[in-house]
Amino acid sequence: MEDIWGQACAALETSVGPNNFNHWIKPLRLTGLDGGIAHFASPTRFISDWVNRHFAKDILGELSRHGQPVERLRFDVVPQTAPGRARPVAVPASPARPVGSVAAPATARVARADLGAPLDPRYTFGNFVVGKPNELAHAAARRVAEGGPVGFNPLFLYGGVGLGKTHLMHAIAHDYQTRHPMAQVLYLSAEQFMYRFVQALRESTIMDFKGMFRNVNMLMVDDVQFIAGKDSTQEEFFHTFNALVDQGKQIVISADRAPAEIKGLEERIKSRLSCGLIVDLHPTTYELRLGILQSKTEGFRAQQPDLQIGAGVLEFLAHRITTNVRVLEGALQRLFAHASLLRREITLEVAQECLADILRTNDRKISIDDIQRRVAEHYNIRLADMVGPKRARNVARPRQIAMYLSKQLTSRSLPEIGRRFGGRDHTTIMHGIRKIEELVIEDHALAEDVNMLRRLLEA
Ligand SMILES: Nc1ncnc2c1ncn2[C@@H]1O[C@H](COP(=O)(O)OP(=O)(O)OP(=O)(O)O)[C@@H](O)[C@H]1O
Repeated sequence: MEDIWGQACAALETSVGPNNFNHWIKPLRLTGLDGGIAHFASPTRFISDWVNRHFAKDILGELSRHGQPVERLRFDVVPQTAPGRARPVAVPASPARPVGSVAAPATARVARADLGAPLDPRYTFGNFVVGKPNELAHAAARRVAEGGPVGFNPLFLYGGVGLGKTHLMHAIAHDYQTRHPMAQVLYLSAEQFMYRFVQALRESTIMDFKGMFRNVNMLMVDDVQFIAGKDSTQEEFFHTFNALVDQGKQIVISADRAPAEIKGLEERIKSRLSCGLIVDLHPTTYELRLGILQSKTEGFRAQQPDLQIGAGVLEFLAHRITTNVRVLEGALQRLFAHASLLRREITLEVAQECLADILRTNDRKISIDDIQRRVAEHYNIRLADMVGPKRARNVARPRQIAMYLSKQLTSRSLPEIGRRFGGRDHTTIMHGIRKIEELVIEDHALAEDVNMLRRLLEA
């Protein structure tokens, strides 16, 4: 049976693509083949439902090609053991140790919970839903979590608010820790890094601080944009980064924008960060939002099996709440709390009533089209000039203002903004945004124009 499944898997990886295969089919275990039925153990109901809906034909075809004919698939949900919290990083048992020394194996496992940030056990690869906007980030994260020579160091994940950067980082830590139980993973926010550094300076324990950070197998720093403009912290971060890369240790970084776009970050750090793989998590699509809603609903259902959700409710939410996944998740939580307190089925009407405020806010979302139209009207230029090639200042400057406002008021990435401005390269957009960032400081009239446009758009 193992052979049959192994051969079927090899063919399925090609036919459904490695991403789909890894996410949906690989977690399944073939447990039996009898009477034309293939029995599988699946870690979640969501995975089995998804596989049934999308890949049943492929699986039936491949199993029949490689063994006896199979007509149906049956799934039993057999949850995997949840990964535990990541082991806190090694610290010496005694308050001080000689300069440059490395913790001995016996002391290496001494836990000091206050060094890194705790990992959320819910943030695993198993419940990270993959779609076009995040598939590259997910694949890179998976690869890093496997360990071994990865070929890109650091992995730099960036994207707008609530798109899953932290979730992916925690998932890497859980998975890596499970595969390498003896390894030291340190996950913390850039703010915590600064806090630890300042504390070490204050308490004259800077050599311990250096030793602890240089002693990990994997360092993960979330929201690195926080250290921009903080000179001594950047200096220490730079040296920590170099020391770990020199030792072949993996680094994973996240930020709300690409390294080159982080104002106030030293050039040498930007250049180091750019040496690895930089991956953008794009804003969600309808399909991804629906997948996430289905996955989260599955989780709620596991706790409240009698929860009733009317047809079309999840589709409605995926259509209407497009800001970010955190808002989507919050909406779903509120809906379920409401339903369970009032013991009501969640119908479309209930959803509309219960989420009226969230839906209203989301509807006020500003689009790049709105921005281009408003700016073109204000400066009395043609809308076509927003996407056209004209370089004259009376056209180029308003276009740059529109680029700047698009970055500020929407969650679009630079490449996406570039596409909406006549297919311009993201570096051109970045240049335009920088120009306006400089001008709003020196040129009061322009700053007032920009502020007024922003207020009009947000009204
Ligand atoms: N693809 C996904 N599948 C499942 N859940 C997701 C996905 N993307 C985001 N989420 C969920 O959305 C919430 C917000 O995600 P997360 O905190 O990782 O975002 P973030 O990009 O780090 O945001 P911020 O920039 O605000 O720190 C989390 O609860 C996370 O589990």
